Amino acid sequence: MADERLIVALDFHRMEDVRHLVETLGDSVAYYKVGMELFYSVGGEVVRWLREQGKHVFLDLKLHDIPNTVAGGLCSLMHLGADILNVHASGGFTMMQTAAQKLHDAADAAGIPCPKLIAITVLTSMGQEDWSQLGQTHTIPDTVVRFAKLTKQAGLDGVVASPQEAAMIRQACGKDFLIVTPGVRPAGASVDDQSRIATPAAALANGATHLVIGRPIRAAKDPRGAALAILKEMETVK
Ligand SMILES: O=C(O)c1cc(=O)[nH]c(=O)n1[C@@H]1O[C@H](COP(=O)(O)O)[C@@H](O)[C@H]1O
Repeated sequence: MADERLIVALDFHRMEDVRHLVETLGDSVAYYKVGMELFYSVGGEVVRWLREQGKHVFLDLKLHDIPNTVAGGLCSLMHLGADILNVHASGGFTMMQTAAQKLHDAADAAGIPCPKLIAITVLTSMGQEDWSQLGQTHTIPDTVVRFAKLTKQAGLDGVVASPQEAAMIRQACGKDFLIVTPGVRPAGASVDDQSRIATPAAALANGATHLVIGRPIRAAKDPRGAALAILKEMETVK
């Protein structure tokens, strides 16, 4: 059985590239992330297709708007059948609480399972320089933990954060909270535009429940070999 802690990011804009990668990875990968590049290009069809292949889907559209608009957007997306949806925690407590409540109510009314709802804390591409330019006075880790606690209080299921903050979030938010970490790079891999990174094993050891990995697999000469090597490293941390 595939390790469902690995979520492979499908940052493509063509459905044929998606089909090719999913077929290449085969049974080794059970969870995929559909982000804005793919969704804006092909729409909800890709979520339905992945579900038909028996895959889990994290639909990563990072909603950020006033409470009523975000809640409405999530309720529309709910019908596509993704397992996880997300919003930006910086939209605030009221936005997150309204979104979570309305999503649960809509799922109950439709008689379908409610997708997990998680919140982005501070993007993993954000380094100290970008952060200071925004005029932020607290450190990135302090802000991530503050956002994670607010996310939990608002009734969401977890957060997206960097693997470097996972241990602090686990301590602050308890054992059942989802901690989804992008910014994961095998030792020696290209960092690309990520900033706060860790290896797959370190991310899991820090308390991440899921690792989102894109280019280290998607852009590898042998994507299946790259995924298998990452899965082997992940096996060392149960
Ligand atoms: O929400 C996300 O998935 C996300 C949040 C974040 O803080 N950082 C981040 O990289 N991501 C996504 O995770 C994926 C990481 O891809 P790679 O950098 O190629 O491994 C991309 O699809 C990003 O959109």
